[in-house]
Amino acid sequence: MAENTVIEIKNLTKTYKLYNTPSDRVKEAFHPFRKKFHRIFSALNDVSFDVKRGETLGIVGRNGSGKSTLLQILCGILNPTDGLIEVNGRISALLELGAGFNPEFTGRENVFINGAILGLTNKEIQERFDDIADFADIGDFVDQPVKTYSSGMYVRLAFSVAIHVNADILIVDEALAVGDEIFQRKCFSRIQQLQKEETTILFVSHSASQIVELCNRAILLDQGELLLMGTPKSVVSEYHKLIFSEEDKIDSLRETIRALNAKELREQENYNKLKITEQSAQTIADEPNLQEFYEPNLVPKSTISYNSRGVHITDVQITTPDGNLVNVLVRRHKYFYTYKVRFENTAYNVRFGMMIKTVSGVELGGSASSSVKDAIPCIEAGETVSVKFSFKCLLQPGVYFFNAGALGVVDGTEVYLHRLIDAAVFRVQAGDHFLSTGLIDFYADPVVSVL
Ligand SMILES: Nc1ncnc2c1ncn2[C@@H]1O[C@H](COP(=O)(O)OP(=O)(O)OP(=O)(O)O)[C@@H](O)[C@H]1O
Repeated sequence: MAENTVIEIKNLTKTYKLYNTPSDRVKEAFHPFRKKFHRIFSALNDVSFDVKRGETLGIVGRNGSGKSTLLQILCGILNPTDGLIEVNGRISALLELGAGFNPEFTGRENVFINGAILGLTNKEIQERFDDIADFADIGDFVDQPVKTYSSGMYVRLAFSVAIHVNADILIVDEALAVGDEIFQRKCFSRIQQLQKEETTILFVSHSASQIVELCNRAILLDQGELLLMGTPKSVVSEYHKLIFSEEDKIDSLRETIRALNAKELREQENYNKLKITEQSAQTIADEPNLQEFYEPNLVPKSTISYNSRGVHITDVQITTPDGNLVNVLVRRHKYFYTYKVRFENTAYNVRFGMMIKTVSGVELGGSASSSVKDAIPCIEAGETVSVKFSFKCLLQPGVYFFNAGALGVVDGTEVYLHRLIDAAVFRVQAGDHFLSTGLIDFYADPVVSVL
């Protein structure tokens, strides 16, 4: 294993024998001619990848794709059927809710048992107990049996133990989906602190923004196969295509994703980002008056179109209130984000949406054309609709992307009729009086007086 590699997985396979009925298992065991009554099911199929020290690897995949199996093998809970797995360092895992704690024991007792399992001495756990209890913030419940806890309290305590044992590798499986936003925020800032301390983290989540925000790299598992390894943004967008794909198109989509060489993809993305940054620097220097304008080379290279159900979003534009086409904007000016939607099929309960995201895919804010109950009842086949969102550019200098979506109700459920990810890109210029920091311009204009 290379010096800075902490996890190396080669051709990992986990298969299960599936029997149609329990009696088939017995028949097979006692059959005089060893007749087989099972079929083989691969929960993981020939998976290979490695993880470097200090890296945060996101793991995404549809339900049943093999994520938990992979993590359980990593933690030594399951044995692989085939393949090699090498782990260099101590693992602290927060696997599915319900595992780990004994429900009959109190929170305090469980902390001590869990800490010991994770390799801490009694004295070390004693020293850390107050920090663990403080972080979990479950008050006097810490001395109550765990079976009396809500799922939120349980995960708070389990997460708190997992992050206080100073492991080299932290594995978090969907745990953060439980619990309120305030606690989630606390967990994220703790994870960010662990990242600074070079802890290696494996992070399973169904949340695209969590994967994009926290991870350096991500893998996409599907039907036990590692379909793609690449930047979080590229992996998440392929994952979304899989989730939203119609059933009969899944196989060809899997083939397309398989064909994507993760390395090439990564290089391509870096190249695109670089190009945008270079243009940005140059144009800002050439444009001292800070007027909005249109830069023909500033076009999205990552546009993904999916879910078209006979509905097509076209002519995506950003314009000034005077109707001029622009993509290099000025802070605090007002603009319109517009697109047209052509309906080849009649659609019902139709709404439209938009979303602004950063280069790394963090969703900054979006809007819909109406609430669900005020959706347009019917748009006939053959009609074209113009959609216009006004917005104020309250963003700091940088490059941002727009999504566009048309929604309608099909078989009683609201679905995307068409969706464009990264439909448009725009840049916000830096000005001479640029004082604020972060992503959002909160109009935080300073007033300082000597008293
Ligand atoms: N003991 C078992 N016997 C047979 N099949 C199993 C067993 N354990 C898991 N599987 C199957 O292996 C596949 C992968 O399961 P796994 O729990 O790893 O998926 P997952 O990606 O974690 O799913 P989820 O997101 O729903 O938690 C699933 O189809 C599951 O039904």
